[in-house]
Amino acid sequence: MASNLLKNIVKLDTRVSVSQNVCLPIRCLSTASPRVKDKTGKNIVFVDGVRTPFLLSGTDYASLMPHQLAKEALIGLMRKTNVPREVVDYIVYGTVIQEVKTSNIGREAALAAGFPNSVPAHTVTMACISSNQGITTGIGLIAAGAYDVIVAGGVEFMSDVPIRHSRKMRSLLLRANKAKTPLDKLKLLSTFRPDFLLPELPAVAEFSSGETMGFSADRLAASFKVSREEQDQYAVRSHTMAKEAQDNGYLTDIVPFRLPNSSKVIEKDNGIRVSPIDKLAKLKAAFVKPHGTVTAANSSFLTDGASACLIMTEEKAKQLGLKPKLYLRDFTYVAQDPIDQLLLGPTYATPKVLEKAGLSVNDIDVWEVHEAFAGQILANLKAMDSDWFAQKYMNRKSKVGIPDLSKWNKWGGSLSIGHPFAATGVRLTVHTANRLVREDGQFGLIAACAAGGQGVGMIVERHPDATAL
Ligand SMILES: CC(=O)SCCNC(=O)CCNC(=O)[C@H](O)C(C)(C)COP(=O)(O)OP(=O)(O)OC[C@H]1O[C@@H](n2cnc3c(N)ncnc32)[C@H](O)[C@@H]1OP(=O)(O)O
Repeated sequence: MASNLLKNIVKLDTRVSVSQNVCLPIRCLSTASPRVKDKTGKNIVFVDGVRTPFLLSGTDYASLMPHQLAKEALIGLMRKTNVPREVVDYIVYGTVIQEVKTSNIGREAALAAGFPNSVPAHTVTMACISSNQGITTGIGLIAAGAYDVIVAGGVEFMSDVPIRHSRKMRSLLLRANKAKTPLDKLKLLSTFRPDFLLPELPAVAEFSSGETMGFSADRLAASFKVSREEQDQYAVRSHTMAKEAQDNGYLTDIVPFRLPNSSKVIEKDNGIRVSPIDKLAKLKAAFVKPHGTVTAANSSFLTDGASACLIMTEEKAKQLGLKPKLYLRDFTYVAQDPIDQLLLGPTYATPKVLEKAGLSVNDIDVWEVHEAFAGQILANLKAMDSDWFAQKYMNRKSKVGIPDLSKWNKWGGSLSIGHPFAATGVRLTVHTANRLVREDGQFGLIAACAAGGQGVGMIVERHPDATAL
């Protein structure tokens, strides 16, 4: 079964073209008897979402600070939805690798984007699912009756990450700061050793195990017997589909970014790169050297980017004359072993959120699943297709089953579009929304894995008013 699955993915490279699926909404969506009942009493809707172009780190955004990217996403959102900033009650914003000068980056970005001082903002972090957490925290705040209108989003800026002095150097500097006399300072300085100067570089790694995400993905691929060729084929599929979506003008969630003090306007993602499979086959292992199968081309790349979205009660959207794109129907978070199951969040979250919503795999018209690594996606698909895995690890009687891969990440994914960690959740949600309109679907499922062995699943439903892209 698993090998059939992988053959299907390979076939998709040539068989499925996103351009074959251009269709305006024809399905009559009725709210009279919704299949998934509203649980909040508020019918919470996703009005729209935007993002800056996602760029390879170290390219055009390299001299910025992260709150500047977040600011642009917030400005772009308010411009696109035409909602006055004063209407927003609260902002929940995600980031993973924190810029120390702007620790509550949600607040700094909001102020820079011209939100009134009176709009509170807080920053959340949940690794790669931080902006999913922003959205679902917003759902909670609305459901609790605290607020009606929330902005959620996230930013990641890998072009400049905090590099710390060594612990010994930090300790010396802190003690020197407190030393009362020049003699005390001199005594401290005499304890200095050259190795104190070795910096602490941040790594995209698990704190509990010390293992990088890439290393873990390589081990995961090996344990699910996902071959290098299968990973490379999946990577080519992702880049090919993203390129088609880009060329067809489907990536309308992007708001152009004019670089400060420059006339240069960034309008497109710059990591999409369709390469021949034999070129990918020549790349060396990036993490498990020399024999690993995860390479630079079948991994998501280090990315700079920001996203933002607007959610509110349906009643408020009506009052404001807005046409929301989605109902935010249900969600769940999962957590498992951060060593051997670090990147299996979608496998765990999918059946749980489907059951919560009373849906099955076959009810889902649009799948948007975070592609951390091709090997991680293929391992998840194999796990989802395995009764043995479901029984042994998930305490379930049988497997969840394989999604229809012709509905899977059809505009590419994090491998090709990029993965600015905390911004990805909103990108997944807005792509789901826009695909549901173009592909005339009703339900979408969003799933992602995250550091810490955590994951998210979200069920969304196309709103009957969702026509505009
Ligand atoms: C829950 C989660 O999301 S976990 C995931 C978290 N994210 C991560 O862990 C990030 C993982 N990615 C990375 O760390 C980095 O992108 C790496 C280590 C994989 C690669 O980094 P780098 O080595 O700097 O990549 P770089 O862009 O230089 O590419 C290396 C080579 O591959 C080539 N390459 C990269 N992508 C492609 C492609 N799509 N097609 C063909 N060649 C490619 C490059 O041209 C380069 O070739 P060269 O050495 O001949 O110049």
